[in-house]
Amino acid sequence: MDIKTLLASGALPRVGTGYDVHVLAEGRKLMLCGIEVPHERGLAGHSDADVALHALCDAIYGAMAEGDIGRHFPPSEATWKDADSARFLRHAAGLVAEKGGAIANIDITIICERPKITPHALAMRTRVAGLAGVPLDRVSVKATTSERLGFTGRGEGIAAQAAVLLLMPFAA
Ligand SMILES: Nc1ccn([C@@H]2O[C@H](COP(=O)(O)O)[C@@H](O)[C@H]2O)c(=O)n1
Ligand SMILES: C[C@@]1(CO)OP(=O)(O)OP(=O)(O)OC[C@H]1O
Repeated sequence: MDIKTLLASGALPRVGTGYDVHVLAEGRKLMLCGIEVPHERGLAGHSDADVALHALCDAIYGAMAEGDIGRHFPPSEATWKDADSARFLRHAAGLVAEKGGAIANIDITIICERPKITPHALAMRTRVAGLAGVPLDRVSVKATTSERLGFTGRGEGIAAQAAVLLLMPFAA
């Protein structure tokens, strides 16, 4: 349903947050927010390891109290080996729509020293907006370093966090 109709019908705002980490490894593509980012290493995982989309999916599932990405797409299942994480986001956003709700806005933060995210932020926002069915001006992608501290600071991995606001019909 569209946001204006949901607001007029007294929908319940539901917030969700997500966090994920993946290890940087040789010989992997770096997928972030559904696009390939040129870099000398990529993220390792059972799927394509798109840490930003995984954090976003968890935020959406969390807002609906629908568990987490591992409940919907268990890492133990061979089906998800090297899977395109776009599929996971389509599923999470589809569940919101199925329940008669809508995503009001998305805010993603990627935590790494390198690569620089800002040059890719518009392409990432555009991709996430398309996958989640949310207008571009309601999708934010930003980045921060951890001032060279910790695993992200040493370039061992990339972390991402996400927040979403859903507007959902009251269940009862
Ligand atoms: N991987 C990154 C990290 C940061 N940025 C941009 O740099 C700004 C400053 O980062 P600090 O961690 O020093 O606060 C940050 O606000 C981003 O605009 C980036 O593009 N990619
Ligand atoms: C989506 C899954 C599927 O294997 O992707 P992974 O690459 O294993 O990534 P992770 O964020 O560790 O856990 C979520 C998994 O359910």
